Amino acid sequence: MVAASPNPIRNEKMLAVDLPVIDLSAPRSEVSKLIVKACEDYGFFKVTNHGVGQETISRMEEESLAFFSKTASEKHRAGPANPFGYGCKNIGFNGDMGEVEYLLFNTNKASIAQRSKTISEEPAKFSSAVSDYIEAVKELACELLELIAEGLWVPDTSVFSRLIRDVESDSVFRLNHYPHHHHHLKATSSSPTSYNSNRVGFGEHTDPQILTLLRSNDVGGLQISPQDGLWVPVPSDPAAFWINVGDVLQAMTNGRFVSVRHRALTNSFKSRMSMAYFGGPPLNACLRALPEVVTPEHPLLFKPFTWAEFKKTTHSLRLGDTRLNLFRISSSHEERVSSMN
Ligand SMILES: C=C1C[C@]23C[C@@]1(O)CC[C@H]2[C@@]12CC[C@H](O)[C@@](C)(C(=O)O1)[C@H]2[C@@H]3C(=O)O
Ligand SMILES: O=C(O)CCC(=O)C(=O)O
Ligand SMILES: [Fe+2]
Repeated sequence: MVAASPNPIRNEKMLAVDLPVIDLSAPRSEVSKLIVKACEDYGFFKVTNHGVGQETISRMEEESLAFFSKTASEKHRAGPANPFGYGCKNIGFNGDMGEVEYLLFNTNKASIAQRSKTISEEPAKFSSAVSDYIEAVKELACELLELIAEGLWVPDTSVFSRLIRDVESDSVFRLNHYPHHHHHLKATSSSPTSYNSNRVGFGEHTDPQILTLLRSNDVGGLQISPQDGLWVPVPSDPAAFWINVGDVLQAMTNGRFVSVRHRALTNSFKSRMSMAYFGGPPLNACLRALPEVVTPEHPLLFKPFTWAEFKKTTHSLRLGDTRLNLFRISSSHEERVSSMN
């Protein structure tokens, strides 16, 4: 760790931290312990030697770049973003905005094939790049979730992975593009910092699902917040995946794991592209803490909920709200009110 320094955005503290990096080719029992530790400490870690083929990644990245390079009116043909499609600056349903444009997909193959018709002149090529990428990252997500169950000494090691293997799984895939914002203009005395400052591309939030697998091109911008007001920059590594614990995994581990708060800033000079797979349960899945993590010392923290209920709550709130607070068993009136702010 190095000394904290001021962040250009609202004087927040920035801290350089060596975030956990886990080599998946190491012995299994070692890997599962390291993953559990990373999920407890940060809800966030990087995996290398992950087994997702470079060709699968490159095809997806090329298709993504080709789409975002189109004109605005061509891209808007693939919109609106809700529930799935192209979105620009608007995030979600409640007025959140960011310097990002994106494509949102349901991970169902038929739905991807249908969407691809408005996205590409070669829809079959686009669709197969997306489906192959999703197939590969879903396998990796299941492998990580089985390692997590082993590390937690849960006898049923597919307790998490079967939720996203289920044909009804409500998983989501997202392609994000954060355009650079350097316009070759000189800074003026009235706006001395607009020349070379970062802007919020995707505001701070936690991911609602079980586990997110995120990768980006070689441009930084992702940050995590292990504590209120403290931000840790995440170095870019196009060869690796960054893994985020989502709200559902926090609830199912009874708060032993934390869903990581994160955000993405734009870069002044280089455009950033990221791709995120959000492994989610079926709508009717009932989500509750595993018996192994509920003890007299660690009593049940969250009421059981279905994914449909949680998703509905999520969509009624703002991007940065702490939705799990609404399901806290000891949730007081004050906590409920503060989670809405
Ligand atoms: C404001 C919102 C956008 C979001 C749904 C939400 O109501 C709150 C969570 C947001 C998020 C974050 C992770 C993923 O990018 C996403 C697709 C998801 O499932 O939850 C987005 C949602 C979105 O952009 O629609
Ligand atoms: O682009 C990124 O690195 C983060 C994107 C993100 O957090 C999201 O899509 O939920
Ligand atoms: Fe996210």
